[in-house]
Amino acid sequence: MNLKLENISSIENNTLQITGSKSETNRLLILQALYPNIEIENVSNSDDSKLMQRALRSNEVVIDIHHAGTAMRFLTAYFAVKKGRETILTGSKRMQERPIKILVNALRQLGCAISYEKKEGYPPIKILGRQPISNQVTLKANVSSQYISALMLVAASLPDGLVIILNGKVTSVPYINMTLSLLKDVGIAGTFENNVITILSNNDDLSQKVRVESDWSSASYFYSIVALANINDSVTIGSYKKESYQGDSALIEIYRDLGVETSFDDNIITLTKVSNEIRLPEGLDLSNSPDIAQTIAVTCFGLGLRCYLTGLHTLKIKETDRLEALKTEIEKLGGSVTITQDTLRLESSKSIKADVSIATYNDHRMAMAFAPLALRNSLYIENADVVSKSYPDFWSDLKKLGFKIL
Ligand SMILES: O=C(O)C1=C[C@@H](OP(=O)(O)O)[C@@H](O)[C@H](O)C1
Ligand SMILES: C=C(OP(=O)(O)O)C(=O)O
Repeated sequence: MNLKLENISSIENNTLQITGSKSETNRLLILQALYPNIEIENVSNSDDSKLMQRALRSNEVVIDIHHAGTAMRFLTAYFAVKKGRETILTGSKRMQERPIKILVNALRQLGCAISYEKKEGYPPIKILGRQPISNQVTLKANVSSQYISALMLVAASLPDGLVIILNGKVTSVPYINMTLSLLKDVGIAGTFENNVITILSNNDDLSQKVRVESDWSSASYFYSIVALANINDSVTIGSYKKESYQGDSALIEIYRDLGVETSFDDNIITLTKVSNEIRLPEGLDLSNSPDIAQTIAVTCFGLGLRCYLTGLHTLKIKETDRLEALKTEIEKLGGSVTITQDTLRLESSKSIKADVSIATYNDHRMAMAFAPLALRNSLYIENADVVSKSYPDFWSDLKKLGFKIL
């Protein structure tokens, strides 16, 4: 499905209910599989969460988790410690290019039996579930925090809990803290101090009810829309918490510099365009919130603002190489972008070409990040249904704001 977004000059103020965080949901689904009396409210309707639910219900040997990174990593740890279960975990073509060796090696240290079905270091993998023989593991922490969260999620179900020692600079730290916070919410004790995570074993019949906060990464597209809208334009979205577990709530501070003010009314937030005096800090470090890098780069492009984003080393191994994809698509629109392994520099530009067709590379965030540019010029979004990976209602929500989508 290719969509045309007509140029619009303003938005209609409206209130939207955003689906639950896919990161929180996919953690809680693993915990619920281990402790069946846990209750989850506001479950994400994302494909990635549906795939996770389906995988956890499945009795098949082969489980295909398509593009869902968290499902791939969390289920690897889950099935590895499930005694007697044989599983082959596979995924999309891109998933077969996303590395998993660090997690597999960590699980092997615990005595788990995992082998590669095709390329060493990548899915598909064959897992023979076993009870671990050790309660301590060491792994590299600078490639993906998902490997670490995966181990943390199964840790309390092991007879002696787990001590996880992290090597090197830890990336995407808020996601590790999110895992720890959710473990605590369901009644599991743990600490994360000086690169050592300790999770205590827990065999109780945990039965807490946990409410998933709405997805902050999905909120980023509304921050971008409001930043590109007119003074006093606003969008109201729910349900969000002032003290979020999601690192992407850094949007509040980042977009304040781009003229957007956030106000809380209980758990509903209103984003309002308050200023045209805009400037991002030089060298904005996004290593704690990699998923909003595309949104911010495209907002700056739409505002004609230069920006220099750093800490982007994980972007190359996500749904696509997001650095290459951003450069290619922004340059099609007339922008100028320089990338390295972990940075992106965008030059300021005065105009945006009309009717450019944006390729999305099977990456939901490419589609959603470029859509707000309809406030500057008409454009096409290719394979627009990719948004369902995290936010199936994205296009219908945009229509509620007055976007003209054909
Ligand atoms: O744990 C999670 O829920 C996630 C962690 C991040 O990945 P990395 O730790 O690989 O950067 C993030 O990009 C991803 O969308 C979700
Ligand atoms: C990187 C992402 O997801 P995952 O790694 O879980 O596929 C994302 O949602 O932007």
